[in-house]
Order: sequence, then structure tokens, then C-alpha cells
Amino acid sequence: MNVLMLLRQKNSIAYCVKENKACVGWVNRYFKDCLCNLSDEFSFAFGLVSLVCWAVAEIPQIITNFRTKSSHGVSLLFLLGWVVGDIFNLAGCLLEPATLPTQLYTAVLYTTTTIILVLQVLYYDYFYRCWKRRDDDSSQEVEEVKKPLRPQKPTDSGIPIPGGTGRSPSRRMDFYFMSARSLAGSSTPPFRSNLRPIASGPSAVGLNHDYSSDDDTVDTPLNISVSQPKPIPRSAGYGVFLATSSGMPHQTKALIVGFGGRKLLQEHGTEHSALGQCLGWMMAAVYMGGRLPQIWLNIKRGSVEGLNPFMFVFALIANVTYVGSILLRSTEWTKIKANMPWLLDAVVCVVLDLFIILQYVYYKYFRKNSSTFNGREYEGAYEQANKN
Ligand SMILES: NC(=[NH2+])NCCC[C@H](N)C(=O)O
Repeated sequence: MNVLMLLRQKNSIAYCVKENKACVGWVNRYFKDCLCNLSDEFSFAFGLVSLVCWAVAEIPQIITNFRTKSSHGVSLLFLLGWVVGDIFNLAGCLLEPATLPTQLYTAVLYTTTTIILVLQVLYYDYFYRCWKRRDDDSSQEVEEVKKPLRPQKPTDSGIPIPGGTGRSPSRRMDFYFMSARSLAGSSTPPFRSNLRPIASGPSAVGLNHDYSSDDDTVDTPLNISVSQPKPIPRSAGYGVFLATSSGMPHQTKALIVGFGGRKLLQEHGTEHSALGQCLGWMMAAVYMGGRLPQIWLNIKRGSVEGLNPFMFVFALIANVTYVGSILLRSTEWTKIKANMPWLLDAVVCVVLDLFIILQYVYYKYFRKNSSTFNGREYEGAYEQANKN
């Protein structure tokens, strides 16, 4: 029987067992899925929309980080939750015979984009910031030796110091000079800096204390350490967890030949292992919990600056269509039950993403007017910096 099915599959002749008719050719060929009726077709279409949404979901945030040269708006813990979940999800897709090849495609797709995003966050949060700080510190050292600081008029605050370092000042250095030399006389904090009470002269102003996605913020001392920048630690406190699969629905109406060594399955031959279920629940817990650091970061900062809401809009659509694709394929309780961890995860993530989008609207448009001095000034400087 299996040999016969394999032969049929090889010749691209797949049949719906129930309805005894050929599957949709291209879907069968490229996605190894069999669509027998309209609801299967809708299910597949929803699955495709979900796949496309996941493919693009993180791109807006990557662009925002690139533009602001910072990742202060997005929680690293949230992204790490995704990465760890995705890796186990990927492993689960490869090991679990009940998953479809499309699940594997989706998992590969979003694991890749998430890894790119995390690498970018680490780059801006650690390397870029360290280099920038080192650059600024050495500039300040030379500056302090060569040109003693003079009191600045408030109107001078944005003007770079000509020839101060013996090399052409970059825009980054302009910000630095503005903040280090004359912030005491200016009410405008430097780009992405926290406005703090100024203890003494200009050299006592803390720079580079970015609004960070760090969830364990460590206060930056007011005095800049000229030689060694103090790295801000981040916590990556998720425990080890495993996850299996998500993406397209498990149910198949006809024969499926899986990837590599995966088994040939039939409608009634789909296996749901207890381990797969257990891992599915653990995956769901991590994915759902992963949104909390982001929500908390937004509350803690009282701002959503640097966060791109489209990441959550796409994730929301991806999860809604994902749920639709499962439910449209089958409403049999046994199948819904087997998919429960993935369904529940997607539904809860939709609610949490909706909450984050509302948070965005609130902080961006309503909280703006009543924000504190610090917040207003920060936004002004931020927007000003973006315009330059
Ligand atoms: N890296 C990813 N985008 N992974 C997909 C996570 C899917 C999960 N339902 C969530 O919304 O969190």
C-alpha cells in the first residue's frame, strides 16, 4: 500500500482518499498538500497568507533599527523567546512526522528573519554602542587636553567644535559635542540619551544611556569613564524548553510524503505523539510568555519609541490566518485537540499583539501630550535627529 502511494506521489498523482479525486496539482507538487474541496482551498490560502506575513513581519523592525542605529524599542528577551522557540520548532518539524512540509518552510522562514533581527539588535546594543562610546570617549580625551571647555551660550549648543580632534567631525561627534560641552546650558538632551540632573560640568553628563530594550537596566554613572565603557547587561532568563511544530495544519486529507526520512502518512495514519503534544504545550508557553517582556518594556519606558508596530500587525494577521487554516481544514474534535497547543498559542498571541498595538497607539498619540519633561525633550531630540 505504501509503495503504491509512493509511486503515485512520484508521478504527482495524488488523490483525496475521502472524495476520491485528484488533489490540486501545483499545491500537491510544491507543498505536498492535498486540497480536495473549497474549505481545504481556503485553509491552504489562509496558510499561505500566514506564511507570507511571517516572512515579512520582522522586516519593519529591522528597518526601524537600521534607521535609528539602535534597537532600544524592542525587547531582547521577547526576541530570544522567539529564537529558542523557533529552533525547537524547527527540530520538531524535522522529527515529527505529523507536520507538513509547509510547516517546515514557515519555520525556516521566521527562524531566519528572527535570527537576523536578533543579530542586528546585538550589533546595535553592544558593538555599535561600544564603538561609538569608545570613539566619543577618545574624542573627548583629545578635546579636553587640547581645548579647555569654555562656558557655552545656549545658542551655541548645536554647533560642532571645529577642528577639535584634528579630524573632520562626524554627525555622531556633533551630537557628542553638543551634549558634552553644552548640555548644561541647553534643555535639549542628546539623541537617545536620558536627561539626568547635571551634577557638575559638562564632562559629568552621561551619554549613550540609550533607552534600551534591556530588561535589567543598570544605571549608567553620571561620570563617563573615559577609558572603559560600562557594558549594560541583558538578561536572557528563559529556561530551556522544547517545542515542536507550528505553521500549517497537521491534518491531511490524502497521502503526504514528508521531508527526508519523514513517514508516509494517510488521513487516518497521522500520528500524534505524547512527546509532540508535551513539547507543543511548552512551545506555546514560551511563545505566549515572550510577549510579556515587550509589554513590560513599553510600560517601563512609558514610550514606544523605536518600536515598529507593523511587526505586531503582521504577527497578528499571521496568527489569525494560521488559526483559520487549521479550523477550516477540519473541525473534528480529535484533530482540534491535537492542535490545541498551536491554536491556543496563536489565539493568545493575537490578544497580546492587539494589546501591544493598543499600547503603541496610546503612548504614541495619547500619552504624548501629557508626557513628562524628559519624554517630551527626548522625543524632540529624537525627531530632530531623524530629520538630520
Ligand atoms: N520568530 C517567529 N516569528 N516565530 C513565530 C512565533 C509564532 C507564535 N505564535 C507567536 O506569535 O509568537
